[in-house]
Amino acid sequence: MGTYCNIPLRERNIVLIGFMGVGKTTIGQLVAKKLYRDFIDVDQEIEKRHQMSIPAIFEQMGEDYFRKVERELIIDLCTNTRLKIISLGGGAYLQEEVRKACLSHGIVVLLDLSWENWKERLPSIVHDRPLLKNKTLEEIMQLFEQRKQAYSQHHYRVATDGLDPETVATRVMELIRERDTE
Ligand SMILES: Nc1ncnc2c1ncn2[C@@H]1O[C@H](COP(=O)(O)OP(=O)(O)OP(=O)(O)O)[C@@H](O)[C@H]1O
Ligand SMILES: O=C(O)C1=C[C@@H](O)[C@@H](O)[C@H](O)C1
Ligand SMILES: [Mg+2]
Repeated sequence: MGTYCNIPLRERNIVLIGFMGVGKTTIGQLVAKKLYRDFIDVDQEIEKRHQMSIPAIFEQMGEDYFRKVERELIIDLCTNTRLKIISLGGGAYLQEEVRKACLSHGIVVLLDLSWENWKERLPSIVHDRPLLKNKTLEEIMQLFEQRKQAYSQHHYRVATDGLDPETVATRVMELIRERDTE
C-alpha cells in the first residue's frame, strides 16, 4: 500500500481518533447523522464479524490477534471506501500502518480531552475496556501520556473539555465543511 491517494478531498472518510473513552463512537454516530453519511465503528464491526465482545476477543484470542484484525480492517476501509465516518478503537492508531493509511486516505480528527476530565469518565467505561482493567490510576495515566505522541499525528484536533456530544459533533462537522470550501 503506497501513500498516494486519488480520492477527492470532499469524498475522503472522516476518521476519529483519540484515547479510550474520549467519545469517538458517540461523536462519530452524531457526525454521520448530521452529514447523512454511513457510520462505521471499528470495534463494533469487529464484534459483529466475530459475534463476540471485545473483552471476549481479548480473553480468548489475545490482544495480538485483535490488533491484526483491527489493522487489516482499518486499512481496507481507508483504501476501499469513501464518504464514511469511521471511529477507531482507542489503541488502533498506535500501529504505524494504521496511521499511514488514515493520514494518507482520510481526514483524521483527534478528539482531545484533558486527563483531569477524562478520569471522571473512568467508572463508566472500565467494565468493557480490557486494557483499563486491573490497572491503577497511575498506570492508566502513564498509558494516557504515552499515547499522546501517536495521536499528535492528525489533520484536525477538537478539544472536547466541557463540551457535550452534540457540540463536539457540530465542531467536527464545521471543520469538514470549512475544509470542503477551501
Ligand atoms: N462530550 C462528551 N461529554 C460527556 N460524556 C461523553 C462525551 N462523549 C462521550 N461521552 C461518554 O463517554 C463514554 C465513552 O464514550 P465512547 O464510547 O464514545 O468513547 P470512545 O472514544 O469510542 O472509546 P473507545 O476508544 O474505547 O472506543 C460514554 O459513556 C459516552 O456517553
Ligand atoms: O485503547 C485501546 O487499546 C482499546 C480501545 C477500545 O476502543 C478497544 O479497541 C479495545 O478495548 C482496546
Ligand atoms: Mg469507541
